[in-house]
Amino acid sequence: MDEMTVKALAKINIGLDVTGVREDGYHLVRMIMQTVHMYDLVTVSKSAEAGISMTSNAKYLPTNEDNLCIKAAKLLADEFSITDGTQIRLSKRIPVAAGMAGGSSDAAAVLYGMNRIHGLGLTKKELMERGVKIGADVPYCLMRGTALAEGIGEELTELPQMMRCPVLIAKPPISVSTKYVYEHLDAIEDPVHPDIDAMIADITAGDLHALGSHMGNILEDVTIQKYPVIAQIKELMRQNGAVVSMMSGSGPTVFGFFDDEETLQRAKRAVEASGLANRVQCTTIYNNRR
Ligand SMILES: C[C@](O)(CO)[C@H](O)COP(=O)(O)OP(=O)(O)OC[C@H]1O[C@@H](n2ccc(N)nc2=O)[C@H](O)[C@@H]1O
Ligand SMILES: Nc1ncnc2c1ncn2[C@@H]1O[C@H](COP(=O)(O)OP(=O)(O)OP(=O)(O)O)[C@@H](O)[C@H]1O
Repeated sequence: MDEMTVKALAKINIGLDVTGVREDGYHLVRMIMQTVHMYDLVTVSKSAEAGISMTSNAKYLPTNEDNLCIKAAKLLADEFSITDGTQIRLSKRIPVAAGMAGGSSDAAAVLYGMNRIHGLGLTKKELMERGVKIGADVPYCLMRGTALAEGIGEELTELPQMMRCPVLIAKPPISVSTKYVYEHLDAIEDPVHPDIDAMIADITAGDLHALGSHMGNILEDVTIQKYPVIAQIKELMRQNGAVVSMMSGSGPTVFGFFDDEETLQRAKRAVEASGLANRVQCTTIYNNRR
């Protein structure tokens, strides 16, 4: 096989707690991760010409070593002294710097695709060990589905599949730096810790409303302090029938879970009409693992 196209799926954090800080400044987390059916397409091909190169439909993204796709390819090419060339084509659809792990998922897709086309024979676990060197969310992007993430996000435990429900995604027209958000969390007094164990019990019981009542993201207050529009979008979704609405990751994307498609569509129209978000999209929970 000389070429492979891989779906790089986006994630949302349905629960995010921080329990400590490592000596290197990285935060220890307890998060519940969930894949949603929104994806970039990453095509990885082998070429006779040595070296790594990429093209992308997103003109605003770098195509040099600052792109996580190139970082991922280089990591494997160096370690395994790959002499064939690697070409990457990225078709970007996940909002960038949005809290949906778009870049991390692209990197995961490159690791997965290169392992196949160059016949490296690495297991999923071995790919994950390399993935964390690129970003804390990369190992999870290799795994997918419903998972508990601990450590800095790389210690993963599979959870029972989250119930399928309609999901609304809305991103305000701002970019948020993950580093900024984690750093500023340290200055918040008595942050509210979500009950991750209660959430796991709700997922196991398949009770969406109970899950909604326990969901929380400790990073929300930091990002909302800087960008109050996030709180406005959350509120608008709630007023329009969302079971729960929350910020994903370090933000600024807000997602809402709904009981039915009709309510979801009503909320979508309300968010669009408000002009608070530049990307408003319906999606679903995606549970297939790699
Ligand atoms: C916010 C989340 O997306 C939630 O899933 C992740 O925790 C962040 O994952 P990520 O973007 O893959 O993170 P990285 O690219 O490894 O790190 C970006 C920056 O976030 C901070 N960071 C990240 C992960 C973590 N557990 N603690 C941190 O403090 C670090 O300052 C780091 O410089
Ligand atoms: N392939 C890529 N796709 C998106 N962003 C990339 C990529 N490669 C590098 N980047 C850079 O990484 C930064 C973060 O992008 P990304 O979309 O992964 O953020 P995010 O959704 O906030 O991720 P997370 O949820 O993991 O914090 C952007 O500023 C972007 O310039």
